[in-house]
Amino acid sequence: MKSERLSAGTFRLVVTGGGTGGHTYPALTAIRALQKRLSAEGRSLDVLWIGTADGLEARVAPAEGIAFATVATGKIRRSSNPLKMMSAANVKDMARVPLGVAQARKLVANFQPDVVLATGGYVAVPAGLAARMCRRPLVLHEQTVRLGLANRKLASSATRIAVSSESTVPLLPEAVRDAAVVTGNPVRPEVLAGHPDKAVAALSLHGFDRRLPTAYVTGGAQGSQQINGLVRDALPWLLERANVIHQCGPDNVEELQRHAAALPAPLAGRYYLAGFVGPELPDVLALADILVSRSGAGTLAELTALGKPAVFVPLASSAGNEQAHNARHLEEAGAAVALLGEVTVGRLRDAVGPLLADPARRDAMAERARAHGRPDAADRLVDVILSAASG
Ligand SMILES: CC(=O)N[C@H]1[C@@H](OP(=O)(O)OP(=O)(O)OC[C@H]2O[C@@H](n3ccc(=O)[nH]c3=O)[C@H](O)[C@@H]2O)O[C@H](CO)[C@@H](O)[C@@H]1O
Repeated sequence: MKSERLSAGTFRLVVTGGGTGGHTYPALTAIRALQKRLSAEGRSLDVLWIGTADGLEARVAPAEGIAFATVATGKIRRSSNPLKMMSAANVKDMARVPLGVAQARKLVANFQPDVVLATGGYVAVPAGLAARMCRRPLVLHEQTVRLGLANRKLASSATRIAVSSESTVPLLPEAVRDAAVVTGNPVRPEVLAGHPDKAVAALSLHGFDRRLPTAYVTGGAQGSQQINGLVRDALPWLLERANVIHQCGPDNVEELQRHAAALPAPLAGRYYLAGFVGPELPDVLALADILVSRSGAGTLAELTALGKPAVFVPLASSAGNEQAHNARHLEEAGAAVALLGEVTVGRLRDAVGPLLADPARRDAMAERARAHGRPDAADRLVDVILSAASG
């Protein structure tokens, strides 16, 4: 009797998803919000995260004390050319999919979750299929307007499909539309609670001129070669007008550092280069007066929740061109500037210059960005997870 009560009090969740920050952080945020909800009800949460060994989740989950397991995955490289789709690398990777499914099935069967939550990335496919095989409720979360590849594969097996935007619902296949619930894209609560002075202290930004605005340049979790090149070429000009925190991707630091070494002393002090911004991210965002950024769904959710003006350089090759769509959507609302098509350093300057020069202009754009934020997304996703378990 006692053990029966205990198991009724423990919610068992398998989470799968990752690769990039865009898939990893919504999963982490959902786990924490579910834990908080259950704990308020006197219940506890047992989580197993199924991810890849080389994705961001392999660092994030263990650091948060979350049990983590890996399965074999096949990364399918997209191409409009059918011959390229059958490249040796793709064929080899496709062969790994059945192995991954078998491994995931064993993990899910042993763990007996109340729900499997899949947040996208190719690792979500085997674990999502395993949920169906083991007859466990499957909740998908989609961050972008169009379903990503993994979620498209899993949609017909899903109990619920949590989406981040109303505009996704009509784009879903008709057969699965009834399963859709609009939740928004969860943002880590700490991202909303940063402090500018803490960023200055933690990153030793003592050369920053606090009378000038601060620009945070970010290329998403892996950095962006395109944005790095544009900012590098705009640098002397940019640093005369702003302090710059430039997140360039872990593999690009050395090259940019060499370039920065040539900057004259007062300007060099206003430039901070980082491969990846870790725990300081909330404070960096709090310090930032403007973002120059990719328009991945995670970054968008964060800057709209915070209300920050942004100049977007969307990733042209993103699935279904969704980054351009994201950026255009906010630009139409006057909440950002979207640099679509070929971006030159001149276009970047023309977009950034007026915002750096005019605080009132930044404030107006920030206000319009905030109107698109969904600070309650994590709670809504928790509602969906709990209802999938009981339904
Ligand atoms: C190249 C690629 O496949 N991009 C996709 C990926 O975005 P990707 O993961 O690259 O970018 P997102 O903007 O969605 O998310 C990045 C996340 O990482 C965080 N961060 C980033 C840099 C850093 O130094 N520190 C840090 O913490 C950001 O604050 C954010 O939370 O998934 C998104 C959500 O499905 C999609 O919209 C993107 O098109």
